[in-house]
Amino acid sequence: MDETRRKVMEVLNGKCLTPPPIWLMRQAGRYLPEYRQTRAVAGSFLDLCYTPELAVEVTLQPIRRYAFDAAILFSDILVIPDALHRNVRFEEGHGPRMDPIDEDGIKGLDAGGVSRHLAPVFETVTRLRRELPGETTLLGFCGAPWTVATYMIAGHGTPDQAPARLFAYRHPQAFDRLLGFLADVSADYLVAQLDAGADAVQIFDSWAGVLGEDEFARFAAEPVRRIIASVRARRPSARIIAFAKGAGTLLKTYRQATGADAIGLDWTVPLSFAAELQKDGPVQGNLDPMRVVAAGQAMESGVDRILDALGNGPLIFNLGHGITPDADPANVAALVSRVRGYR
Ligand SMILES: Cc1c2[nH]c(c1CCC(=O)O)Cc1[nH]c(c(CCC(=O)O)c1C)Cc1[nH]c(c(CCC(=O)O)c1C)Cc1[nH]c(c(C)c1CCC(=O)O)C2
Repeated sequence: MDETRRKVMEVLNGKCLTPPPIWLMRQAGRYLPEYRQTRAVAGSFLDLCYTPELAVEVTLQPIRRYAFDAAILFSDILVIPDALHRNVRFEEGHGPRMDPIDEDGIKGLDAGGVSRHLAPVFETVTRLRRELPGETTLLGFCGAPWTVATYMIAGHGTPDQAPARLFAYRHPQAFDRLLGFLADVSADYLVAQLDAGADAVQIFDSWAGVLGEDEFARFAAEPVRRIIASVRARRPSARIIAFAKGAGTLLKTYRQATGADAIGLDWTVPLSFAAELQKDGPVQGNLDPMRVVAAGQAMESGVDRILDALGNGPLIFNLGHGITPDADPANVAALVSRVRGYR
């Protein structure tokens, strides 16, 4: 019965709410002492992702503290390569690592066991929808094929994704096959999350910003279009947020090119440009996460500028990227009350 009052869903349906609903990317994470505590008993990071009881707990932690308008499933974009037997691990202080894939590896990719491997994630979603307050939107997510491919090709994170860019030029057919394969697996994964109880989903293209214009169209926008078309063909009412970090002016045609309902904005997107994008539909963002670390006037003025520029259109308040481990939880409380105090 509270379903009708899920504010993030209302905005995704095009409504303008004052104050806007708020959630934060990476809202479950190391800046919260209770997360660090659960993380310490979980074993590996992937164990945490694949243990429904613990994944539910860490998803709920920021909801208990701040009553955010959306909860985002606790998992990671790299569970897809993990399900594809790429030997994914998260090493303390190193970030993610996996076996780098080559042309033969791409030929041999097999989606056979993926949904069985990811069954604990769907179980987490179902439990979350039962345990969350009725008015809280539950978001599922996946990585965009380009961003997931950058990690699969390099075998780890890099500053500019040079290995994936080089591979794409040298082996265009294998690279196309990889992106198409990831798009199809990701579409199935999102449909399964929606069926398990997610209200809407977000597609994270965190590394879109390293691509030139032509490559952005082919490697970032096109595979995301393919995911969205496939999800919509099966679940016509699905609501989808697409976040292409660093895409700059290439965002101008991104909504139309992908079919996304809402567009995520990183903190470098000028608010005047954001207001233009908002004429075509909902936007989400875009406070610099460092303003939350800095707090005080830096945070307040950043919030006010976003609300003044975008508060009269369909807006989901968020950061321009994930909250960082050095953010003080008290600053997040101040952020939420500043946004909720807006009239
Ligand atoms: C690129 C990317 C990844 N993962 C993700 C992205 C896209 C968004 C973005 O750009 O931030 C997405 C992601 N990762 C995580 C979530 C959980 C939900 C939420 O937002 O609260 C989500 C939505 C948890 C996580 N994923 C990770 C952590 C930290 C690991 C830990 O707690 O030990 C969390 C909470 C690990 C991770 N996972 C990834 C990296 C590069 C790292 C290491 C960097 C780091 O440690 O912050 C890959």
